[in-house]
Amino acid sequence: MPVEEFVAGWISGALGLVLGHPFDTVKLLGFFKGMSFPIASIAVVNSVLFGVYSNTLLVLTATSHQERRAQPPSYTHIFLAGCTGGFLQAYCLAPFDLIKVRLQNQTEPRAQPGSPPPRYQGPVHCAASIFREEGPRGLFRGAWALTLRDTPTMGIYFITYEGLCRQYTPEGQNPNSATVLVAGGFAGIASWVAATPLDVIKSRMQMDGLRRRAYQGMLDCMVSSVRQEGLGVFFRGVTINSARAFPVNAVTFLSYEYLLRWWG
Ligand SMILES: CN(C)C(=N)NCCC[C@H](N)C(=O)O
Repeated sequence: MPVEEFVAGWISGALGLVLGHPFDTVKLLGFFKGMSFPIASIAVVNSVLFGVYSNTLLVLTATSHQERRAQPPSYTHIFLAGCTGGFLQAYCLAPFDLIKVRLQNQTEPRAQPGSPPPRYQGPVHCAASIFREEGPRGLFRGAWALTLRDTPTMGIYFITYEGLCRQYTPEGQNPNSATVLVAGGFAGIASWVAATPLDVIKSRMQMDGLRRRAYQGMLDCMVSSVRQEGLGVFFRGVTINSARAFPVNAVTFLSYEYLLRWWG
């Protein structure tokens, strides 16, 4: 199994993350300022996504990454490979994402002198507390919603990227940097717009269980959210997700493509 795509996915995920960090910090208040936890999680998850995507295409089309410009895979194969990558990455992402959401939703902005310490003091403390209080399965709370969010939307992600690259690149050639940047940026936006409704539900499921259980399951969470807040609830955060998605994914694809070209 070729491993370059896993390594390139790791490095490109880390670079994309550096660009996305200001957006994440805005969303994450004071408890999630460091870079080490996001690098350890997002970069590993991106490595699984790109590695599985490319290796699934290898199985489906018997072409390596280098051969795919001359023999482009069909959009059906690209979509299936993207969904496979999305499905597997969702399971690796689930515990990291849960920790991120729990830290992000701690409302105490900064400890005042004399005020009680925050419930979670950092990523490791958060993981250990969830494990202790909610059991090992607690670390996978919301994993179903995450899988439903990521499986089809990663198909959309890679189809958008490939479609735009093919549109603006002469047949058989590699796309130039500007094309990769624009195609990567729009791939990020398209996938996040499609992912936002389930992203909202996933985050609510992940917060459920912290104090009392509010939802009986994913469907119940969707129905009560729409009843209480209207259909607009499914688009909460879509603007900031898209604003973050363009630069993050432009840089992710640019570094991924160029690393693989350098390695031959
Ligand atoms: C949930 N969706 C839609 C995605 N994860 N889309 C792909 C973008 C991945 C990139 N690391 C990012 O965080 O934007």
